[in-house]
Amino acid sequence: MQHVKSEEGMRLPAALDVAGVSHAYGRKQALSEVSFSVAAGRFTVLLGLNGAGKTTLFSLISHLYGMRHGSIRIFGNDIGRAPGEALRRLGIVFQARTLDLDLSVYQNLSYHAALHGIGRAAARARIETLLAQVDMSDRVHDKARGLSGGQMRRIEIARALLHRPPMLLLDEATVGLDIQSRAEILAIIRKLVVTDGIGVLWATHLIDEVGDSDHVVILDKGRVLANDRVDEVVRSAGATSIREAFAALVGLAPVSAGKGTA
Ligand SMILES: Nc1ncnc2c1ncn2[C@@H]1O[C@H](COP(=O)(O)OP(=O)(O)OP(=O)(O)O)[C@@H](O)[C@H]1O
Repeated sequence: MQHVKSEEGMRLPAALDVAGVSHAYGRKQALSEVSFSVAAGRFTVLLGLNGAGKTTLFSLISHLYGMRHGSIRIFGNDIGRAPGEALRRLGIVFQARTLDLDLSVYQNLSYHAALHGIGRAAARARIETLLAQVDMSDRVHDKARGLSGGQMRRIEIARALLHRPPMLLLDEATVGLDIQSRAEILAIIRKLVVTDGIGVLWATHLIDEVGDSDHVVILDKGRVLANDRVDEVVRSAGATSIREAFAALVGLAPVSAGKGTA
């Protein structure tokens, strides 16, 4: 298990530790010996083209799929051996939309709070705080159906945080959103890392979502090709930008800087 040194020099378990994970669908090998970790309170990007294996990895981390090879720990709790302890510390925003469109924002959140065993009064206070954090306080009584894609995503983020998980997974959270909404969602999550100390794994195929001081894990055809700070990945690929480093590592023709996708 990987550990992260705290400022006091104590060794703390990583927020997420993925070690030697492989997964196949029949003969199709989707993940091969994938290992990396996400430090507590840090923003880590999982960058890969469509089909790289990001969703498969998220399905294993969230225990939707059983694990056959390797191990996954969330704050030291093995997802296979202690799923309750592990999942209690995890919030997840899936790629597909998951709000109940016929319920109000408040109902969507309060029903989910009840699933986590959060009492009514505590849920009300928590929902109020979270809606303020995602800048959606004024839509609390609106039906989910009336929200834009970006607004729905904000509610899904609030819902994922109801039980105060110290680790948050987001799978292509900005997919299908316009450039302004994408930037807003990314800013909300980056702020949460700083203000609430949440460890984040942000899966994307959009290279312009990678920040200069992020940690990046590059996944390609089920294999980890890089796992380091962005400047280190750029340096060791002999590149001048993460875009160039990514293209070199996955064998793409370089793409001009103005394009949004990897
Ligand atoms: N249920 C399945 N049955 C067979 N093959 C699958 C299944 N799900 C995914 N795959 C294959 O496994 C590989 C990894 O897919 P996965 O969806 O995890 O990638 P991804 O990085 O999330 O891509 P995307 O962003 O397009 O969802 C791909 O080659 C995909 O075709």
